[in-house]
Amino acid sequence: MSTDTLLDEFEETTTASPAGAAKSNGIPLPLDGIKIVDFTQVFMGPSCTQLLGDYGADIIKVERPGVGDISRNSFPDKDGQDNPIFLSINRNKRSVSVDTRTDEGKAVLRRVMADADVVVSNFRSGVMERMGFGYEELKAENPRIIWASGTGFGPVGPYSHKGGQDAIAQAYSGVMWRRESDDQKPAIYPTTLCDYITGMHLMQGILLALRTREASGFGQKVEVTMYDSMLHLQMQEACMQLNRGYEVNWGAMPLSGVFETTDGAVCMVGGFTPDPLARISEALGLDEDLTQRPEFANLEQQFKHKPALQAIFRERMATNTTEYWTNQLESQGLLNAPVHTLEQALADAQTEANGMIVEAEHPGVGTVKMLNAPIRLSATPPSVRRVAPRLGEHNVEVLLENGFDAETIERLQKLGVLR
Ligand SMILES: CC(C)(COP(=O)(O)OP(=O)(O)OC[C@H]1O[C@@H](n2cnc3c(N)ncnc32)[C@H](O)[C@@H]1OP(=O)(O)O)[C@@H](O)C(=O)NCCC(=O)NCCSC(=O)C(=O)O
Repeated sequence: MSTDTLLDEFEETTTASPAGAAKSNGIPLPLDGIKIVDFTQVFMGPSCTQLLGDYGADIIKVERPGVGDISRNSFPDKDGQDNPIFLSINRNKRSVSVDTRTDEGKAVLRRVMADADVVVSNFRSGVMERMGFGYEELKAENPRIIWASGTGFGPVGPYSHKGGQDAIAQAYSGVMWRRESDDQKPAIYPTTLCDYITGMHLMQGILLALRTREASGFGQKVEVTMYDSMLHLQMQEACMQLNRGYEVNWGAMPLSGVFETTDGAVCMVGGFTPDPLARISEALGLDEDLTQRPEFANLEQQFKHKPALQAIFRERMATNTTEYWTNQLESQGLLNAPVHTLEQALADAQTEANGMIVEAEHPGVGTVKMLNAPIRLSATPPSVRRVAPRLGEHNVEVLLENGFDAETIERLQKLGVLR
């Protein structure tokens, strides 16, 4: 296929803004003009570059020819199209498929990175260095570059060689051990808690380094790990463990809990209201104020007699609906929530009021619904300008922009370096 044909095809299908032209309300987005070469895959790294793209950065996603990001195929969708998870997390990005095992492929990417602001990856420690794209090498050609890496454990220490994954970090860090009571067995927290938090730390590190570079002119290395992110998540518990020799267990608070109702469940938190037990007694329609009983008279006693106390709450909540009990608790100024399924949460009026669901068109798949970025800036809100790119969709466009001529691009395609 000739370069012209490839370019025509690009123009027909893409809705991408050209690099550096991302605007909202006519105002450039916060990261407009920031060029990011993105070696991330699966979820942790891509969640970082998703947000950077939502706020206007030009994200050039580098993928393995013929294979791409492994998450393209982890949930095969209709007609072999990329799945909605991939399409959403990789929105606002351009894809180049370049073989980094070849000298030509390395040379192509080195040129693309020569004037990049940021290069970001989430391979195992040492992979970027083996490719010839370690910080020192890239810095020699581009002293202002910010080199960011998210790994399981970091480049040093006993686990530095190990692959990182969400559940693995939960297990190593103590998060998986965290339970409400000792009779519960440790289990994987069933959403990608660690991927997302680490991805956000990676994004924050990149923004901090961009700010430093603006002030001082120099770039630097940014490293985050899934392990540190999970430790940091437990800041409160760790402080008590380190300084007092025991953990606090927020799940064990005697006036808080999840209670089944006739049609679902209610979460009640007794901690942020004065005289909580008196108010709970009133909300639950009990014929006495439980605070008057010596065994529930203060927090210490409530902890000691938690099973008896919670049995009373449980018994009452089982007699009426979720809506009834949330109204009752609300009327006493107690923090409360119905326990939603995700389906219920997505259909909730609050989700709509916050503008949390957005849509974009995909040429093969049709309308793709996805979550909006959760950081609201009044003048420059985030935007979804396009869904994820096809593998290598922007090979020609990106290489032309970076000074390669059509002849060279065709030669690289024939060699299989660009596929
Ligand atoms: C996820 C991983 C365990 C996957 O391990 P591996 O599949 O063994 O990949 P590695 O990162 O070790 O190495 C990638 C290899 O791909 C090669 N590679 C990469 N890009 C290219 C291109 N463009 N062309 C040719 N070859 C390439 C690269 O040179 C490496 O080869 P060699 O040089 O020959 O080795 C690891 O990447 C990792 O620990 N990443 C950091 C933590 C992380 O992000 N985990 C996933 C979070 S998501 C998650 O938890 C979840 O979804 O669940």
